[in-house]
This record gives sequence, structure tokens and C-alpha cells, in this order.
Amino acid sequence: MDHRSRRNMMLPSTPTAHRRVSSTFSATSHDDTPDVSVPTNITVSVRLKPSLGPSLSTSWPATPSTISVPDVGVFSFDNVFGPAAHSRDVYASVAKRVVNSVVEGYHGTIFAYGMTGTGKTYSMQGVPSSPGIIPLAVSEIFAQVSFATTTISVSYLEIYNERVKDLLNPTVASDSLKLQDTPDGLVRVRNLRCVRVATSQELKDLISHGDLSRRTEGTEFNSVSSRSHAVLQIFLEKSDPLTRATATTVLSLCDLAGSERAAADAERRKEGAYINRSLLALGTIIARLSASSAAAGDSHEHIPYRDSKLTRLLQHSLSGGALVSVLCTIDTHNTAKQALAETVNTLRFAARAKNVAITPARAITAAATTSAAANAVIESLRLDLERERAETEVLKVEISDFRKEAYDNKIKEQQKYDREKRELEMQRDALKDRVTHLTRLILGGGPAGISGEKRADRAELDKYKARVEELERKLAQGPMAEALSTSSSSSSSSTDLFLQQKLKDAEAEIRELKEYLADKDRMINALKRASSLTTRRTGLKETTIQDSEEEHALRPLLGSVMNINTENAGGHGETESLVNPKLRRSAK
Ligand SMILES: Nc1ncnc2c1ncn2[C@@H]1O[C@H](COP(=O)(O)OP(=O)(O)OP(=O)(O)O)[C@@H](O)[C@H]1O
Repeated sequence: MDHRSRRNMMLPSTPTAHRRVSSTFSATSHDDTPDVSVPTNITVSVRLKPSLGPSLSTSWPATPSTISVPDVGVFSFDNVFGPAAHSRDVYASVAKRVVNSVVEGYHGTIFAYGMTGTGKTYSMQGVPSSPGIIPLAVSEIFAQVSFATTTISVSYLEIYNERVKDLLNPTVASDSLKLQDTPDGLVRVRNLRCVRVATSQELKDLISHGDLSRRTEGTEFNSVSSRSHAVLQIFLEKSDPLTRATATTVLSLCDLAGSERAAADAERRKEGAYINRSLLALGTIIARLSASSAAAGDSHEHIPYRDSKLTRLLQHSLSGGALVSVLCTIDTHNTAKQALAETVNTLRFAARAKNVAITPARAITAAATTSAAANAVIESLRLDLERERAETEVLKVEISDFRKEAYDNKIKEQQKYDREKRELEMQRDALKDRVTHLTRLILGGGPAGISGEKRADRAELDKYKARVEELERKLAQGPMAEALSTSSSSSSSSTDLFLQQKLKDAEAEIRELKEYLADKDRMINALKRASSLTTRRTGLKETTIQDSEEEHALRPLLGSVMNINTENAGGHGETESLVNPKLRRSAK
């Protein structure tokens, strides 16, 4: 059973002939997402207070959308809740759509209007066993918003005797709390404390804390009558993850002070005067807006929002900036003449409010622009991606060309190196042949008449030595050195492995040549020493060799070598042992 059928069962069902008061009433959609393209009436609901004790009943017949007042007429509303209606059902019909719209990006305002003691605070706040619109809205908001993109903050004020009091910061001077327009078209209170909250419980605790500062007094109809208008505002600041733009929507929940005609107490009379003044201003504005809507909208008509702080604060909502839902509470059990008149006044106010047509604009256009912005960002990212893909292709080709060029260069270097190596090997072989030849000459010629040849041989040996050194230098600085550096930087490629192998071969070759040169040095030194020994042993006159010291050393060389070889018939004399084994092999 839905809440409407349940309400129906609880309402008196005495059908009578009625005069429809709200003739321009149009059914309001209960979809959660409002259609902003067409004007929508303010949602108006009436809640009948149950009898809390033995009392007379006015027996005003009611249906889920009408209430009939004898001799007055039938009032038609979006919802009429019978005395047994549950607060959750009231919330579902009165508040849920507005709350959802605030989450969706609209401003929303819900206010309770009615005579004192008729159940405004009960409907807005409820009791622990039956929470009212405010706690249910808080839970709904926290269940729906995405905390990745939304922050929630709250302010809570009351307007008492036309002065604003900050219920979350009660000590702040009322004079400093001024109403002012904001660039986004809202009216906000300067210096009002606005507290950021992270959980629904945190927000509910703040409200409870603020309620302690609310002005209540005992009145004829309510022992704890709220003598002020209480306005709780919940701000949802949404940030767009793509554009990082922020926009704020606000849900205003107003528990208005109770209207009453007269009070015996002077203080109550003064309060009542202020309350009535602001409610009168609200009623006047509603009447003007209603008439304006009936006349298809006269935007030039002056609407006196500034006549009271309440209407000034609600200006943005009442002028079409928010989805508005009004809950009017009545007590049909209060049969006092004055109370009945007040109840009819409440119904008339509600009927006028029902006629007000508004076209709330989405406060957060970001939701709409977000998709456009998102599309633009996506398109730009797509183009970037395409550009980068094209650049990557170019780079791939360049890298491939570079690799090919590097490979070609390596091959060329390798070929050059191979050529030089071959040349070097040929020179080395020639040098070996030449050294072998010289050695043979030195070992096989007689002492006389060969000094000139030996000098030439020695000079030739020196020349070869210089040439080999030069080749060594070239090998160390040339292609091999380059090959060394390139191979170490990319040792993984097969080309590099090949070059490394070649490099190793070249290094081995150089080592061999160095050893060979060292042998040459050792051999020459040995020959020098042998020559000096022979000179001492044969007693040859030094005058026969008068040229250079070199000549002096070479002249006895042959004799000494011959002597040594003669003495060591096995051919293992000092000179022989100092000759490079390779050389020895080639000499054989
Ligand atoms: N629907 C209801 N069901 C049960 N009790 C109710 C209902 N409506 C009101 N009451 C009770 O009636 C009393 C007065 O209600 P409430 O304080 O909400 O009136 P009010 O309209 O806010 O009055 P005021 O304008 O003087 O502050 C409270 O004790 C409240 O619990």
C-alpha cells in the first residue's frame, strides 16, 4: 500500500459539493528530475495535525489532494496529509523531489507555514521515533552526493523580531549579519558561520546544537512555540573534475514562526507583530507572484521582497531561482473561532502559493556544460594522441634510419679496420721477413767488410721499429678505438659482438707486435753486450773501428756471436735465447 492510499484511508470521506479555490492548479510531476523547460507550480501540501487529546473535530472532509471547508470551498493542493500520515510519507511527497533536484544542480527551498502549534517544527524536525523533513533530507543528501566532487557545508539562522541570529555562532552581533546579494543571484548573510561537514551525523549534531539557541516561548497554543523563523541552509559545492570549475546549490529548509492573531502578553504581542509582518510580506509576495503567473507573467511588477528579512532571504527562491515546496500545517481540532479563521487563512495562503508558477533554472549549468567541456577536452586529447602517434611514426622511421646508418657506418669502419689490419699484417710480415733476413746476415756474415752493411741493417731495424710504433699508435687511435666505444654502448647487437671479437683480435695483434718490438730491443742490447765481450776476448784494436759508438758495438758483434755459437754447439747461447721464439721459428 502506497502512502497516498494509506493517507486516503485516514481522511474523513464525506463528499460534499465544493467550490474549487485553486482553479489554475496543474498536476505536479513527482519525477525526481524536474523539467525546467516549462513553468512549474510551487508544490503545496497541507498536513492536518492529529488530535492530541479529547477535542472537537471540525469534520472538514479531505482527500489526498483536497480539503473542503464548509461555507468556504474546496481547496486543492498537491498533497493533503491526514492526521495519521507518517512523516516519511510527508517527506516522500513534499521534500524528496526538491532534495534530489538540489543534488542534481538546482536550488531548492522547503518551508513550513501555519498557525502556532499546528505541527511545523514537528514536520520539519520530527521526533526521534519519526524523523521529519530535515533529518531525512540530510540522510538523503549524504546518501546521494559523490564526495569525490562535492563538499557539504551548513549555516543555520533564525530571524527574530526582524533581526538575524547565527544559531551556529550565537554570540556574534546581530548587526554584523547583513543580508546581501551574491554574484550568483542568491541572497546570503554576511558573516554568517558556514560549517563544512563530512558526515550526516555531524550535520545533525550541528542542527541540534543550533536548536538550543532557538527562541521558544510558551504561547496559548504551544508551550514551546518557536518565536522566530528558522532557516537551515545546506550548501553543496560541486567541482567539475575536468574543468575544475565549482558551482554551489543550496537547499533552504525553513521552519517559520507560527502566525497568531492576538496575545495577552506584551512581549508576545510585539513578537507576534514582527512575525505577522514578515508572514504578511510573504503572503503579499505570494499573492503578487500568483496574480502575475495567472496573467502569464508580468515581470515588470514590483515584488516587495525587501519588506521583511524573511522574504528578502527567500527572494531568490520565490522569484523562480529554486524549486519550492510549501507545507502548510493546520489543526482542524482547534475549533476556537479565532483558530478556525487562522486555519482558513493558512489554506488561502497555500492556495495562492499553489498558483505561483516558476521556472527554476539549473544553478549548476556545469552539469550541462560539463559534457560539452568534456567533449571538447576529449576531442583535444584525441587530436593530441593522433599528433603523438604521427610523431612516434616519424621517430620510428628516424630511429630505423639512424640504426641503419649506424650499422652501415660500423660496417664501413669494420671494412676500413680490416683493410688497415691487413695492411698492418702485411707490414708486420714484411718486417718479420726483413728482421729474419737481417738476423741471418748478422749471424752468417764475416767480420771484415760488413760493418757498413751492419750499420745499414741497424738503421733499417730502427726504421722498422719506428714504423711498428707508428702502426701501433694508429691502431690504438683509429677504427679500433672507435669500435671500442661503439661496441661498449650497444654490446647486445650482433654487430657489436662481431666488432668486439674483431677488437679482441686487434688487441691480441697489438700485444704480439709489442712483444715483437720488445724482443727487437732485447736482441739489439744482447748484440751490443756480445760485441763488447768479443772485443775484450779477441784483443781487436779499437782503432779499426773509429766511427760511431754504434759501429763500435756492431763491429765485434759477428765474432762474438760466432764464438758463442761455436762454444754452444746446441745453439742455445745468450743471443739465441733472447730472440723472439716467433722470430726464431721464422728464421728457421
Ligand atoms: N503530526 C503530528 N503528530 C504528532 N504530534 C504532532 C503532530 N504535529 C504536531 N504535533 C505536536 O504538537 C505540538 C506542537 O507542534 P509544533 O511545535 O511542531 O508546532 P509549531 O507549528 O511548530 O508551533 P510554533 O509555531 O508555535 O512553533 C508538539 O507537541 C508536537 O509534537
